[in-house]
Amino acid sequence: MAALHEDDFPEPVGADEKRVETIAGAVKTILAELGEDTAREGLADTPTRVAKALLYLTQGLDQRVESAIGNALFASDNDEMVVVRNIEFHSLCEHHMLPIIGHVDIGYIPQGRVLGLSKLARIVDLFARRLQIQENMTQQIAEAVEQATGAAGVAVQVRAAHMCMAMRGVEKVESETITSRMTGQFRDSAATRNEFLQLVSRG
Ligand SMILES: Nc1nc2c(ncn2[C@@H]2O[C@H](COP(=O)(O)OP(=O)(O)OP(=O)(O)O)[C@@H](O)[C@H]2O)c(=O)[nH]1
Ligand SMILES: [Zn+2]
Repeated sequence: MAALHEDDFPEPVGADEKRVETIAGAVKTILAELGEDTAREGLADTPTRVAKALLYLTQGLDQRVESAIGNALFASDNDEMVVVRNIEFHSLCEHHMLPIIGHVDIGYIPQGRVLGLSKLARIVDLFARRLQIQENMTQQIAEAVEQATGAAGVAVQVRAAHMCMAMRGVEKVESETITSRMTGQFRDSAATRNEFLQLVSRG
């Protein structure tokens, strides 16, 4: 009887591996169509790498805000503005699947409870790691913070460079896109809004 080899017991292909395989197949087709020799050594593992990278960069699609926050909501009487500024993010634009790279500033006015500070960054990542347009991402972050905290107001400002505007198309490398979403007290009171904008302004 022939000796058994580990290949006789292939690992069951899990859902994630199946997705990697399918995406890698599509990437290989793209490489070939670009005129590349997909058999050359440097490209041997590229389809799989690209597949894994794309799944990583879009993992926010499978994540829920509630899980990202966990139990990190704390009772607090503090009703002063809380601001976390300069939260870096990387996303992909939904039109070209090219990177959007920038920073998010978040402010909110607590109303009985505050959110663990790192959770604001987790909320940013959750909405950045998917195919996006900047305006929608800005709004989604604000809504998530508002729902999680029950705040009296939320302010979100996003400043970003779009590689689809820099590396191709109009090729404006220096341009920066700024979007914002203000709710509650930030929307109603110019003084509150200005306080936030002053706190997050650079310099
Ligand atoms: N509003 C908005 N537009 C975006 C964002 N990311 C990319 N875009 C734009 O989406 C638009 C797509 O326009 P199309 O004319 O369909 O595509 P295109 O021919 O590649 O456009 P050009 O980039 O002008 O060459 C472009 O103007 C992009 O700059 C975003 O986050 N928000
Ligand atoms: Zn784009």
